[in-house]
Amino acid sequence: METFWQACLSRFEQELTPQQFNNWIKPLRFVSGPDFMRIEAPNRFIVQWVKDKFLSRFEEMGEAHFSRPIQLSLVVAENKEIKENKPLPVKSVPTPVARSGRSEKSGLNPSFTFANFVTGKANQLARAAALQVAENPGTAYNPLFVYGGVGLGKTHLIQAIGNYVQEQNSNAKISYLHAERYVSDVVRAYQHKAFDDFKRYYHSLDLLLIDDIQFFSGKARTQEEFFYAFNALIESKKQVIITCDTYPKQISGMEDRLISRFGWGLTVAIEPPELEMRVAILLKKAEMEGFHLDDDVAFFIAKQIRSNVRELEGALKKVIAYSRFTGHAIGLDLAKEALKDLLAVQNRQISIENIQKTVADYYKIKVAEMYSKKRSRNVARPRQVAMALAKELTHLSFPEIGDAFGGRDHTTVMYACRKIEELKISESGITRDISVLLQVLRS
Ligand SMILES: Nc1ncnc2c1ncn2[C@@H]1O[C@H](COP(=O)(O)OP(=O)(O)OP(=O)(O)O)[C@@H](O)[C@H]1O
Repeated sequence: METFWQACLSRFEQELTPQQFNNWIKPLRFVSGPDFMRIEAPNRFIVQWVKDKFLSRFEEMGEAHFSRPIQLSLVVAENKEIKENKPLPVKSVPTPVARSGRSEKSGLNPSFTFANFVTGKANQLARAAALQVAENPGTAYNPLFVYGGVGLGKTHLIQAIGNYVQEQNSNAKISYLHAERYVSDVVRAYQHKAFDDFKRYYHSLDLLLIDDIQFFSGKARTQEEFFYAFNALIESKKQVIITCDTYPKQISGMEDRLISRFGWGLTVAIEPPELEMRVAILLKKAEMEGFHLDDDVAFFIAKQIRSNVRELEGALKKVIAYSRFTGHAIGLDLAKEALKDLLAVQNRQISIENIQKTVADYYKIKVAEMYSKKRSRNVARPRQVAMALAKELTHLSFPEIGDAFGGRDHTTVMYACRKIEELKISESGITRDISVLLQVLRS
């Protein structure tokens, strides 16, 4: 059963974007008994979404795996712990995917360089620190810890360091890997009783880049091994670079001794890019693709797509593909046409009542509590989330939103929006909640 579930997870991981995978598949838990198999999800949104979009795919995989048709039920989990993305015990960590020639390969993508990393207020500190580290690996800041929201360029920036170091010293032993890959390696070492090889490899690197370290959360054995590797590397002045979706102290399920070590060097944030920077990124990406974008087109796209750079790139790719397909040069009209569907979904009017109901359902509170005067945290935080979503998804002003939430003052709404923006950077749970809610509201 476990192998079936792990096979499903790896298949979905390959087929979906990381965001889709993290939002919809990762929070699921598979439970089976002698005569039943079921998937449990943390809330009914995920149940509904998975039912609509992925259940038949799960069943197909089941049929292929067990060589007979299977039926899976999908239910809301009683136990809320799965919402927290609790780790699996070491023995049931996903079977590692075979990796060829890892020791020779750095895992770096050569196209992630400093030269094509656009700098602005949102990332200038992170970029400056990254460059320092690239020029003085092991001695400038060790470790370098880069954190920020989804798709904001963390991977790009740390790989730029790796590529730079490799260019300066082709003998440098560099390894870039996603945290999940490290977890897989620990499991494999565990299965094959090969911790000596594991240690030999990781402790001998000149530069270790670990992406999305929040995936270590709760995985005790992985954390222990990483602790040894980290100490060995730092002691011998080898560079360690880490990315995370949140500030070290906010990572849940991580040992204190690791959290404190993450802060030994330098911790820098990457913020969401402001409008001008989004425009600059679009111009750069278009140029790299051999296309010219007029400023009005770049501004148009950048004003529509505000969430993250990956989505910005996706929109640009759509425009370029449309231009290739129709044989017309890229102009404002062509961009509007190419992004018609995307924008229709995004701009569809969403009512404040819908937002309140959806958020209340999601956090399992009563809709009436959206308007009530209650200030306990389990009600106040969902209310703030709903206010922030109302500001993002409707054209209502702060006072209008305040009115819709039981006649609250506009400053309360402004505070809520600011608070949620701050939490998005410091609390991965909120980022995930909002990402799920946005997808549900826009679907
Ligand atoms: N400042 C930038 N200049 C140019 N390209 C950028 C910039 N920031 C992000 N990108 C591009 O956006 C895409 C997403 O970036 P990246 O994968 O580095 O994000 P991330 O923060 O690591 O995301 P995740 O949290 O999902 O791992 C990449 O193609 C990257 O090249």
